[in-house]
Amino acid sequence: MEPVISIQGLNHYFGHGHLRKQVLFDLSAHIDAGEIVIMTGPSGSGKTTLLTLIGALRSAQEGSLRVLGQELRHSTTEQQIQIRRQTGYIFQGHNLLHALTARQNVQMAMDLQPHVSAKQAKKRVDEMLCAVGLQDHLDYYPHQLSGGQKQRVAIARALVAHPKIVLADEPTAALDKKSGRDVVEIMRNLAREQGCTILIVTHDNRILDVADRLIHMEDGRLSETTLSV
Ligand SMILES: Nc1ncnc2c1ncn2[C@@H]1O[C@H](COP(=O)(O)OP(=O)(O)OP(=O)(O)O)[C@@H](O)[C@H]1O
Repeated sequence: MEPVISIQGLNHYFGHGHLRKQVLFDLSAHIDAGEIVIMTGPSGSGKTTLLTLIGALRSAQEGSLRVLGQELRHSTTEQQIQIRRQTGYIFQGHNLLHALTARQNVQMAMDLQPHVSAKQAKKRVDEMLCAVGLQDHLDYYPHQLSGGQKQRVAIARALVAHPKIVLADEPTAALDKKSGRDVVEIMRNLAREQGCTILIVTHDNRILDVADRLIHMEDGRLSETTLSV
């Protein structure tokens, strides 16, 4: 079976002309269906850049990047949208809309799913918020929720449409030890139930043990590391 994410000889550059700077160097990696992979590495090493490339949020420039069987280099906007529809994103700062309740924020991810009826979508939203322990906060606005609760809303939103891939950038940043632990456990359990592939970027050593595999980025280069936690 083809890996869900397959990277071969991937390079990436920012800027143009004499300001052009290479930030990713000849990356190669494969991530299989259902795997939970954690990527570590110092600030500025290129982790977020790689995550946004995999999530079809920026265009691959050189080498090969195949996601869900689709080559993303030279891909069309429509092909990129197809990948985004099958991906759940949990990025720093939650990105929740402040004018919307927890329910409405999660509902937004269902609005992108044309084949699910409104009634079914509503049911899935409530079930997912219950699964992350927010059954008593369905109609709360972000400012009425704690950091950990907001992060749970973001997780519910990322997972509600049953994505094949979840990309999480520092999902536990700014959370205390217990809330951080809780959110990764929730992600892991829901991912196991839904069989999706998870790639988490983190500086948080306390959550490394949820991974099946660790990869390390240093100065734009990837290496595999052994689990020693
Ligand atoms: N839009 C951009 N334009 C120019 N350079 C950029 C851009 N985005 C990132 N970079 C540069 O690319 C390199 C990699 O950045 P990236 O954000 O991927 O690192 P990171 O490992 O995710 O860092 P952090 O852990 O601090 O989030 C850095 O040198 C950064 O300054």
